[in-house]
Amino acid sequence: MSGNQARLMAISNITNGSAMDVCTPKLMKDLWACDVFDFAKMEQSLSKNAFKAMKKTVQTGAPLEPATADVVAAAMKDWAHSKGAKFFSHIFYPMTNATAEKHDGFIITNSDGHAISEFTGSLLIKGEPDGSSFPNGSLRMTNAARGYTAWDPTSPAYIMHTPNGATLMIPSVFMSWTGEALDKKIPLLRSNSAMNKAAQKVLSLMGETEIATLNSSCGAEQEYFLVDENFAAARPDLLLAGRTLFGAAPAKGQQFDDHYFGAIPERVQVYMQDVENTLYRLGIPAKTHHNEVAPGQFEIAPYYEAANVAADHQQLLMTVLKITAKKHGFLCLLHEKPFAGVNGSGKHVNWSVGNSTQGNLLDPGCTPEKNLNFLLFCGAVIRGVHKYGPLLRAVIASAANDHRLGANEAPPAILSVYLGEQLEKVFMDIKDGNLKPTVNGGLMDLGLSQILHFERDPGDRNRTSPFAFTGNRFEFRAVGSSQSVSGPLVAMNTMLADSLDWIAEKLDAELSSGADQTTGVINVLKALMEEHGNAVFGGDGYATEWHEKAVSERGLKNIPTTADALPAFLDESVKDLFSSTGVLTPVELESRYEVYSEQYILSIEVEANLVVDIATTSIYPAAMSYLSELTGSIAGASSIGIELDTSVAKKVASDANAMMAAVNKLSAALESHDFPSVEAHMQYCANDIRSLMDEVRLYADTLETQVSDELWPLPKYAEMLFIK
Ligand SMILES: NC(=O)CC[C@H](N)C(=O)O
Repeated sequence: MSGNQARLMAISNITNGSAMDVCTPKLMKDLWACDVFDFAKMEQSLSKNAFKAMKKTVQTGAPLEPATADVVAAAMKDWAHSKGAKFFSHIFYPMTNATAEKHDGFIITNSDGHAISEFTGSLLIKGEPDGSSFPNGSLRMTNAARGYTAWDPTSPAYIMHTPNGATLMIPSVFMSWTGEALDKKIPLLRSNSAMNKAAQKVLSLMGETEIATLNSSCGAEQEYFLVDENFAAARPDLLLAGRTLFGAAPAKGQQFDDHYFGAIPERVQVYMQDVENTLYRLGIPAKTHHNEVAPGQFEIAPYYEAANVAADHQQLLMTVLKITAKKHGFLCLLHEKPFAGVNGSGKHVNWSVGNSTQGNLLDPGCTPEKNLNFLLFCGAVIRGVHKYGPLLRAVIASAANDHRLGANEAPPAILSVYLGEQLEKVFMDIKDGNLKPTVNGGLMDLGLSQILHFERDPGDRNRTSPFAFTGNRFEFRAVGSSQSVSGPLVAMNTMLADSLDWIAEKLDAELSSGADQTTGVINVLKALMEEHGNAVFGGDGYATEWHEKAVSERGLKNIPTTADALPAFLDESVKDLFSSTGVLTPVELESRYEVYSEQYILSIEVEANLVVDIATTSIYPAAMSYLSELTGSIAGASSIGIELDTSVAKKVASDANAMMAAVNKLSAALESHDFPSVEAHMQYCANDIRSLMDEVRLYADTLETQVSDELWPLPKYAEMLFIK
């Protein structure tokens, strides 16, 4: 089947299809966490002591006795068998944004050759995958392969079903034989405990006597696109790069603002409900779903959970979105910018910290100016964003996210913090040494008796900010849709730990020199705002004036590409931050830099090779077929004395030539391999390779608007975005 036939067949297949049936949903009480080995199931199957020990570990991070692990393993195995599982797997989170799993059977044979089932504490505690076959940033040589996975009891085990069986999945950490973190979970757990340690110091100085372990929480809004798989199969760029490398803008995109929150197409809603049924079984609290801004774009957002569990659940959610899409004949695109010219996809990470004794420490209450704990924690965040802005940019850096940041409703690549009117005033008043009572939002009165009045929020929302306060948490909006939330959470928890340590030191000095608590807190925050208040910005983050002012007057950094962003990992202040808090050793940090740089270079090179391939083998032949049709008609007509317009033929010929000239330049550019440093190689990809890819695309997209629709091989934007 030729390329254009595949495209036309795809349209016919889709228009003749209908939404898939999904089995009748069960009641929530039968569905919720039925595939999770949660506290309720542990309580039923463990001895009282073992259950108490497990609960303590989950809630406070206290170590677990090996004997308890044996008891838990046995109970887990029985439960997994009752769900039909014959296999188990440690699931871990290497430095790839994806998950990794190796499945082992519970089966062993006894001396009589009978199959029996075994699962001991030591099998639960430790697994052994090959450490050198995962990204490791030179921490492991090819011949030094040993790596370990180790059970994380704080994230519940669960069952994954396929039509043919079930597997017990055990969330785990992943480290090298030499003990270095090779994953995204170890630093997240460490960052939580660093934050807890520093927060305890501040809260004790604030006179709190009972302080439970503090934890960070996360609720991540996941945006995604759905494209019919018939189209996707005819787009090698979507299959291999996750985004369209070619595609002329359709006449209609998102300019009518009519897709956002619009009626959800039935086929998509059936898909969403199927996704949610699976998520509920897995104990993932999916809360919201809706159409997003771009046609073909949607969002799912879970309720917040403890950050470590939320991070594991976020990975699982991405997996479920993809697997379920296949079942429904879709390809789910998690790429940050699958289609040029319309909205990209983010994963806005809502983050807060708190505990069971002081509650949510980022909740200001009605009178934030009097809530001293809140002011200190919020101030600590402001300091963190200012001091470690480049690190926050680095942890969300990827080739894919570079296309999104600063374009179509996505936040800019300058890290500032939005507080909302009321809070910004409180912090500015503190800076000016003149703290006044605040006013709340007041009642919303539309003058319509049938519409009940309600309390308005004290501040507006600002979606142009990369880091926005949204009432009782911060929303890190710059995070990309395909990324693991762990990197951003680690950066936020660690910068908070550092700022809280700084606050504790200053506050201690204030109190020791005789200041009362309120004066002490205000003095510390005044100093903090004088040094770090420049990061606070409540205006339009998209405005060019802000981009200029942020750099020239505020001293903030505008970091447009990953090539510019990743070197922040090598910065001395970042190294100090991670080693002083115990989150990452300098060696671990450097290995991360190496891994992420390599991933950036590889993604650009893969895309560039695809550009060369698709332009040469699909687009150029289509242009030539059309040219030959045109020239044939022109010559034929001329032979009977009719002179046809030749402008289209000439334009197609010149664009096809120009495209191939750019393809040749790009191919030659890809031959360069000698670079003095990784940084130089990244800059080469960011500048030379990417601009040549853009040049090829420019001519290819113009050809799409000239060449006969019947001959065009690649499904077009309008088809992929609108036909469902
Ligand atoms: N309205 C919105 O929240 C759009 C967000 C946008 N899709 C992003 O990339 O972050």
